[in-house]
Amino acid sequence: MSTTKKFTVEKIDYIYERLRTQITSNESSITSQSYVFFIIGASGDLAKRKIYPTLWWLYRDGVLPKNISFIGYSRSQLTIEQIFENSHKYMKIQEDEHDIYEKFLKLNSYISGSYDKSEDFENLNSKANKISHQVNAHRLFYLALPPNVYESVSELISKHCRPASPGWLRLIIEKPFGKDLESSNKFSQHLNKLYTEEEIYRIDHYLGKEMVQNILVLRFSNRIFSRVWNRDSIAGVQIIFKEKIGTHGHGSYFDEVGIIRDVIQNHLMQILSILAMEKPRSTTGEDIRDEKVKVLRCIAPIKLENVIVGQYIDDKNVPKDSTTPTYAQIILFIKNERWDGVPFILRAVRSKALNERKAEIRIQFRDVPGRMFDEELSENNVERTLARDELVIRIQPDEAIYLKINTKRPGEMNFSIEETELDLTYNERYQGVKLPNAYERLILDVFMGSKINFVRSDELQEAWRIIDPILAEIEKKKLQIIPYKFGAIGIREAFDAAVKQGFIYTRTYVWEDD
Ligand SMILES: NC(=O)C1=CN([C@@H]2O[C@H](COP(=O)(O)OP(=O)(O)OC[C@H]3O[C@@H](n4cnc5c(N)ncnc54)[C@H](OP(=O)(O)O)[C@@H]3O)[C@@H](O)[C@H]2O)C=CC1
Ligand SMILES: O=C1O[C@H](COP(=O)(O)O)[C@@H](O)[C@H](O)[C@H]1O
Repeated sequence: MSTTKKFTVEKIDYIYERLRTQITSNESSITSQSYVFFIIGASGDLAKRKIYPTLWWLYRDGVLPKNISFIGYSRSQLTIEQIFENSHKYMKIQEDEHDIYEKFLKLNSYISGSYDKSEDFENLNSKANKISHQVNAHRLFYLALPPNVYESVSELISKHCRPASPGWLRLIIEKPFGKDLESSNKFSQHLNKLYTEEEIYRIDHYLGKEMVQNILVLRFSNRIFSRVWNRDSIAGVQIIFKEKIGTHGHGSYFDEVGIIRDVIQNHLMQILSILAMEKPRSTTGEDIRDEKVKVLRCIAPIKLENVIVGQYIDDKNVPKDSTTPTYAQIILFIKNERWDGVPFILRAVRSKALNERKAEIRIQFRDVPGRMFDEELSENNVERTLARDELVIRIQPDEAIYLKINTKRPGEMNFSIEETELDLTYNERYQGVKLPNAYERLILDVFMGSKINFVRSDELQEAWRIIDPILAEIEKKKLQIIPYKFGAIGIREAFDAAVKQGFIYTRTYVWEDD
């Protein structure tokens, strides 16, 4: 036990020491160079729940540059103390962290101003120069804003808030990146007039999650997987997102967006592209993103029969005749040599009505040819076949990788077979190791100028190309929206569609009918 503990403590220090080293070695002048991190939309929900807490943890853990200041900006007349009060409960400050928290607070300030007036951004610029004592401080802008103000804000930042040379500017933009292919392209064109692609960081926080980042390592550093990662061995892939919360009174927002735009077009498509891409030449530069785009380009147009949409709404802000899905299952096919004929099932649901919160990937392998164990499998004259192997990557909650396999039931004299798992559950294997959360990693990536985990405009364009026709059909009411009940385990039609594509649910799975 004590050995595990020692290992754990060293591991934590090791993770943060590595981060510190990576950051400082990336820029030799990091100690003298000033940085300003702007949170635009500082009064909002994302800033309160994610961005301010993340900045605090990064500062506390000593992984941010020394000369840094943080400036919050939004229209509300607030003080920085009020902003911090709102964020306090998400920051999880420990007893012995009060001194360092006070230091962090002193580095923060707040300025209020509009999102569309030049003079307000000129004012922001001059205040930033004063606060950082440098006109050439590196500047990072996090747009934690609703998309209706992205255009004006990005224009005014580029016009009025660029640092003097050699300071650089990096613009972090939150999804949604448009609401369809056309609006997304239009926004990309707008950005391209104002910024170089190098300056733009489109954030998809799923790319910062431990297990999503692990896919690359799992696939390309294990011979055992790389040899079978194809249509010859894999029968089907499921990428599943379930959220056990409703629309939280944001029903009118969600009614415009829906689960396909909110989760499938971005998070699940990103996971799919990493799971299915060819091996990148290296982990540097654009190699990974190049491969992601290539595989997205191979995705065939989705047939309507492969889309199931459902709805569970208990929010008075959503109109009664809404056609916005809170549940969607899309089955798509990748037309290339590796994947032809393999169904990729993307399923997402956001509703209080479901039974659990989960994000996971299930890779189901083909049946073993030849049936030498049939006799052992049949019990009480009930015939059954060997269960398929399945590799499960659980993204959340409780990160884990487990491989479902068949094994001989221990101690039996014959070849009695049972299913079991080779199990790498993180909180058991890596006890007490604190994993940086997605926003911590991604914000650090921006500091380091690493774009691997951000969405490039051509990836975005491809994801919209795939999803857009489905959204159009839903809007034309060509797809039946299936209602589901509180506490349901899913939608039977979606389950049936997956089975029709050859996905086999284990015998332990029993469908609970109404
Ligand atoms: N919240 C979350 O967990 C997540 C959010 N996102 C994305 O991050 C961005 C910000 O999200 P979130 O913080 O929830 O958004 P909010 O609705 O909280 O908006 C942020 C701030 O923008 C200003 N604002 C709100 N509505 C408008 C409007 N119609 N016109 C102009 N300004 C407005 C408000 O500040 P003020 O009035 O003071 O100017 C508000 O505090 C969005 O693009 C969202 O899609 C992405 C993933 C998760
Ligand atoms: O981007 C989004 O993701 C969250 C889910 O994120 P998670 O890290 O908690 O899994 C989702 O609630 C939100 O609707 C969506 O916009």
